[in-house]
This record gives sequence, C-alpha cells and structure tokens, in this order.
Amino acid sequence: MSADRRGLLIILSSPSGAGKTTLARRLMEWDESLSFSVSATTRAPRAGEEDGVHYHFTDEAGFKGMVSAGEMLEHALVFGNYYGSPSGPVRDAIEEGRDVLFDVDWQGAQQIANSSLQDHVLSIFVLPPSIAELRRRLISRGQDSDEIIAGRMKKSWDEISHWDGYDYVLVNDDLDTSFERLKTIVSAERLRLKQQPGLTDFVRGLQAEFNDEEQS
Ligand SMILES: Nc1ncnc2c1ncn2[C@@H]1O[C@H](COP(=O)(O)OP(=O)(O)OP(=O)(O)O)[C@@H](O)[C@H]1O
Ligand SMILES: Nc1nc2c(ncn2[C@@H]2O[C@H](COP(=O)(O)O)[C@@H](O)[C@H]2O)c(=O)[nH]1
Repeated sequence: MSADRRGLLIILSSPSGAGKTTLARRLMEWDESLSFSVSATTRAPRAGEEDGVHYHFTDEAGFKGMVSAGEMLEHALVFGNYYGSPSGPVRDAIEEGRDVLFDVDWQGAQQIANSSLQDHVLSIFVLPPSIAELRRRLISRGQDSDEIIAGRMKKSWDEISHWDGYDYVLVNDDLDTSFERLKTIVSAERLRLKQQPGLTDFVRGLQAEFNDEEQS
C-alpha cells in the first residue's frame, strides 16, 4: 500500500432503469479522481456508447477467454448477455489508494464482496420510487426495444430482492436529492478510520510534538 488513503470499491446496483448509471456519471463529474470500472460485455452497443469508455464490447469467445485467463474480478450473465469487471485496473487503483466506481448487478456485487478486496467495498443499492416509475424511466430512456424493456421489467424483482445485502440503500425519487445523499455517503466513508492508514503516523507526530511541549 503506497498511499495515505485506502481506495474504496464503490458499487452501485439497482434494477434496470432505476438510475444507477445516471448517478454514477454525476459522481464521476463531481470527483475526477474516481476511476470508473469499464466492464466487458457481450451486449451490443447502444446509440452513443463508445467502446472502451462505456463498455469493452466483445463477443462470447472473447469474453470467455478473459474469464479463463483469470482477468475478471467478477462476471455474470445478466439479461442474456455476459458482463464482467476486468480486475487489472481495479487492483492498480487500489494499490495507488484511488477509488473505483462499479455499475454491476447483484451477482457482481456479491462476488466483489467475497473477493480478496472485500475490505475495500462500499455497496449502495438504488431503488426506484415505484414500479410504474421504473417502467416509465426504461421507456423514456428510449434506447431499448419493447421486448428488451419487458424482459428487464420481468427481472426487476430478482434484482430488487437483494436490496438488503448492501451497505446503503437510496430511493431514487428526486435525482438531485439522491445525488446529494450519494455524495454524503462517499464523503463519510472516505473518512472512516480504516480508510486512513496514514493517520497512525500523523498521530505519532502529534504525540512527539505533545511530548516535546511537556518537556520544555
Ligand atoms: N431520479 C430520477 N428521476 C427521473 N428520471 C431519472 C432519475 N434517475 C434516472 N432517471 C432517468 O431514468 C432513465 C434510466 O436511468 P439509468 O440509465 O441511469 O438507469 P440504470 O439503473 O443505469 O439502468 P440499466 O441498469 O439498464 O443500465 C434515464 O433516462 C435517466 O435519465
Ligand atoms: N455483474 C456485472 N453486471 C454488470 C456489469 N456491467 C454492467 N452490469 C449490469 O448489467 C445490467 C445491464 O446493464 P446495461 O448497461 O445493459 O443496461 C445492469 O444491472 C448493470 O449494472 C459487470 O461488469 N458485471
């Protein structure tokens, strides 16, 4: 560990359409030191999605090759496509004391929470204010076919049923309020004692200064 602060693995999960990608993008704009874990996926790119920025788009053979080479921190089949988080950039960031943001489903969140990096995990589940609003958001995003939206709505309860396995839960009703709460969570978690190993040396310095003053 070469940094004063231990990096956090900030995991956002939610049913599709609840708003985690929107919140993740805002968080990245708020703090440019955050790294986003760009997942690999076999899903086809949506309009506006760039390879290497939003996802590493690959085919099934390429994806399975990465898994068998041990290059994935976690991986899962979600809505009929493979998704996974490459481990290299995550381990580099943690080594340097930087935080990494993940947008993964509950299976990915569980695998990261059970990995050797479990002490770094901060997990947040995002709930929609209602199921009707979840559907409205998926439709208004305007990027998936009716069939895909129906499939995601059908699976939404599978995802929601894991809500209580997370450290924090946000009901994403008003976006600005949710974002303020998310910033509060991240800011507070960064100040936890275990995240600041450099404090031991700092307090030793205070003690030396205190002892010097006592003796003079
Ligand atoms: N609090 C909110 N109020 C209204 N609309 C919202 C809110 N949060 C997000 N949205 C909108 O809902 C739609 C879905 O949001 P987003 O793509 O962030 O969801 P997601 O959880 O990342 O979904 P997926 O898992 O499918 O990637 C987007 O059009 C987004 O602008
Ligand atoms: N386990 C993982 N889940 C992931 C990863 N990247 C994204 N996801 C989840 O997939 C669904 C669908 O995403 P979409 O971009 O197709 O709408 C969503 O729940 C994401 O959180 C990953 O690397 N691992």
